Amino acid sequence: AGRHAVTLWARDAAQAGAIGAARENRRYLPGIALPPSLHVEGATDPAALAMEHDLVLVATPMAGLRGMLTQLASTRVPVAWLCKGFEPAEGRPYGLLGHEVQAEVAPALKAGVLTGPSFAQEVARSQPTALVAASAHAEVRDALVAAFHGPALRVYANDDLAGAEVGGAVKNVLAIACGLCDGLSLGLNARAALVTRGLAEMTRLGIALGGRADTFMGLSGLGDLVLTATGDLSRNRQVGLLLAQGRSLQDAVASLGHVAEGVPTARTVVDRAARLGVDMPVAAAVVELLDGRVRPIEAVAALMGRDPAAEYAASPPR
Ligand SMILES: NC(=O)c1ccc[n+]([C@@H]2O[C@H](COP(=O)([O-])OP(=O)(O)OC[C@H]3O[C@@H](n4cnc5c(N)ncnc54)[C@H](O)[C@@H]3O)[C@@H](O)[C@H]2O)c1
Ligand SMILES: O=P(O)(O)OC[C@H](O)CO
Repeated sequence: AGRHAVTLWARDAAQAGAIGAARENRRYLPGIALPPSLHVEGATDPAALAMEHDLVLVATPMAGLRGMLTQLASTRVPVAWLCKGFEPAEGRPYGLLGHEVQAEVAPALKAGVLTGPSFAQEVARSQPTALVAASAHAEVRDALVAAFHGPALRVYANDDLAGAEVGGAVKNVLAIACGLCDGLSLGLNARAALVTRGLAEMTRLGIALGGRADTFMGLSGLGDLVLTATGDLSRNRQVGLLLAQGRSLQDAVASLGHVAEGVPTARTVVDRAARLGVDMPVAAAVVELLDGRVRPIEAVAALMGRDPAAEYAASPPR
């Protein structure tokens, strides 16, 4: 906001008024003073507001993306979302990634995602961070880089939107697994194995959904997986740590006070992987745990008890 004229729009006008008056989002980002130049708005129609700006970011959870993109469907400037996950299925055959939601409700938008390893608190404190601007449209990638690239934020462009989105979705599921692993004191070897085999699962699903293998080795894949699986600021990792303490899923999620996208996304990941014939044993174990069908120690035994396998299903290129 120091470099651009920025409006923060909130769906709840009273909440927008409170944030604007306090110059702080006390509920969701306490302790961070909003830049004086940031204008906070709640009353205006977001589609009308979008017409006054060069770029629109949607910063809702996945559950809110469809509604926002529907409202923004006729926007002519680039639109990017920040959410990571699959949309809850809610009556549809299966949950969708952001670009699949957009194709349904706002196909004319020039859109993409801004994603990668980035805890909000650290970004807000201008601590060094690197992100990916992923879109099929060069115009969107360029707009995101021009708006956000700066001394504390490196923004890399990638035209693989599907791959970047799968990375952001699956890493949240794997972070729950790593939280459980650490909460049960299974050891550093176990965590490294989960991260690495989890990356293999993410890559298999991502390629099946149209992503490119190299994207999963980048910031939106491996980068965000390492951050979220090992960083205690992660809400998804916290869910795993709380489950390891014997807390119920409902209790764990409620105590966060923030969204943990990996919880609803885990089921969709396993469902879509099954439809595509993709093997995802770690993600499947997370769903079994979240549904209370197995205890953590049984999930570990099941994963360790699988038959020996080649590290790669097919030999990697030499
Ligand atoms: N917090 C982070 O560090 C971070 C970093 C990168 C990406 N993300 C992603 O951004 C998305 C939002 O995360 P967050 O950290 O802001 O979550 P949060 O739980 O801290 O805040 C969620 C916000 O969305 C609003 N909201 C809830 N449901 C909504 C709906 N249906 N429609 C519109 N708004 C709704 C809430 O009122 C609240 O303001 C998630 O997909 C998350 O994975 C978060
Ligand atoms: O707190 P989490 O687990 O939602 O992770 C936040 C960001 O996605 C990390 O990049």
